Amino acid sequence: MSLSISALHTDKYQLTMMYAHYKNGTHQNRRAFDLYFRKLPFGNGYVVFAGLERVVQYLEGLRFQEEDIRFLEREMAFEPEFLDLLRSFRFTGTLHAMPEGTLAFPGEPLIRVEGNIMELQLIETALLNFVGYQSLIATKAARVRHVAGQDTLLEFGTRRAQEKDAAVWGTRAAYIGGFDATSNTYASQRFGIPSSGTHAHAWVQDFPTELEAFRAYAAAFPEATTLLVDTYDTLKSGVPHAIKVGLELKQQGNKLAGIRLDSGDLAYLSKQARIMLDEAGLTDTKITASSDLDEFTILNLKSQGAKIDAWGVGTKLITAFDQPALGAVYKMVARLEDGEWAPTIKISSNPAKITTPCRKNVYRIIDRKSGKARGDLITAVEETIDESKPLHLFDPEHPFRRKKVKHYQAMPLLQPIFQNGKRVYQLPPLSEIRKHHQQQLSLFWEEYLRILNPEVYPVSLSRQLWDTKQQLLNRIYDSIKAEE
Ligand SMILES: Nc1ncnc2c1ncn2[C@@H]1O[C@H](COP(=O)(O)OP(=O)(O)OP(=O)(O)O)[C@@H](O)[C@H]1O
Ligand SMILES: O=P(O)(O)OC[C@H]1O[C@H](OP(=O)(O)OP(=O)(O)O)[C@H](O)[C@@H]1O
Ligand SMILES: O=C(O)c1cccnc1
Repeated sequence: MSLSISALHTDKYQLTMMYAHYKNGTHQNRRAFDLYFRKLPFGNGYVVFAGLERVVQYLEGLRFQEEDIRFLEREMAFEPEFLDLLRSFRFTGTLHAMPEGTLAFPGEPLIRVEGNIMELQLIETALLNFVGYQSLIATKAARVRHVAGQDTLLEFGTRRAQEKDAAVWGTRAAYIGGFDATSNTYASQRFGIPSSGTHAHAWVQDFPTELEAFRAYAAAFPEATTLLVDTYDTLKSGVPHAIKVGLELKQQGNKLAGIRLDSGDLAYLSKQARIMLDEAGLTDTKITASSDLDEFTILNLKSQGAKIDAWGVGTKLITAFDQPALGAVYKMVARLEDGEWAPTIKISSNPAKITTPCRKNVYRIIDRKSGKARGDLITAVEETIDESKPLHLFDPEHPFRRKKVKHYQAMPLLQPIFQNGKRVYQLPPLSEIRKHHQQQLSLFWEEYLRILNPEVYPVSLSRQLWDTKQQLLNRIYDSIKAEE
């Protein structure tokens, strides 16, 4: 199973900047970047961070192959010395990231990376590509999990996904966000996600009668039969035939595991099917539903009293149907000048787009009594938090909104992943990542977790960061004015 990802999986302008830095003699300059998002997707209250495993795999295997070098020579006419530099290229940076499954909020660095400007430019596109997509799907999955309660959630999206990688890594992200199983067999093999499969309408259409189709399927899988009952008429044909086969299985000492509804009024049909199954004594037979489902239809179906035990969710999950991009960004925040990190800023007419300078840490401030998060605090890396002293949190967009927090624990969210190019982080098994995600959810009051109009979770800047940002802004405005 090849895990390497092409070094050319980047935007051309990264390569042009790398070359221009080389020509300028600045390619070894040390810089720091933050990867973060500005706006929450789906109207959700948080994002579930995902994509780190892919990032690690990418950075560890990052090499320019000879064919890449020849392509760049042809395509961009890079000079031979630069091509030699690419031949020996390795990721040598230092990278911190939130563990996958962590809940994250706008403006917080999900990843902080330091290294030479050449490597930092090269990796930008791929990091945004992996983290943006996977975090989006993990977040969508968490929304579906939120409304599904304890019901089983099956990921059915591969056929509708934006090509293969999206299906495979999207499935993994959905599992992190709370799905139980996937129909994608490769994702199951590769990541150890439980697999799940019923059958399609084509199976039924391939037999002279529905009953024969059901019998043949049950004969092939006597211990795990789930029958799709809507090919012809769900209540008049599908469910009665499934019951017949279910009773035959029972006589053989097996049981009908389930039926699947894939069209029609899922609330009505599931209630009727439940009554029919129960009356036949098939009380253990589960009902799965699929058909363009998402968190809203599932919530609505549950409110109608639908008797559905398992939900198959495809298109709307794997394509992040209602918001197909997270809009994550990767911005330079500091430059190493004469051995000292100097903050740097990007100004925008839109205040929300003004970057926050400095290399940063993120802390989740947990109330010691309730065990719940009071807010997050972003600090400069050199700052320390003395938990014996009260903490002043304030809203950076509305600094008059402030609060003093006592009796708290400051939980650092960014973990070291690479130190000077060497991985120092053991990638946790997926089961641990799922558990971590559940623990993260338990830190938050329900008000922040609901899927509709959640409370805005407070994210504060430290006084030092705030002051640095204001000073930089003032300095730049003054210098522009002086030039006018
Ligand atoms: N009781 C219900 N309340 C709200 N939405 C429902 C209910 N039952 C089904 N739905 C949803 O309504 C939509 C119906 O989709 P559509 O009009 O394509 O019909 P369908 O019954 O799936 O038929 P087909 O698959 O044969 O085209 C789906 O998104 C489904 O999840
Ligand atoms: O609806 P989704 O959430 O995307 O879930 C996946 C769908 O894929 C299958 O349908 P199929 O490809 O047979 O087409 P269909 O839409 O006509 O049922 C399955 O029966 C689901 O309906
Ligand atoms: O197993 C199923 O029922 C399934 C798998 C993929 C898509 N739709 C349904």
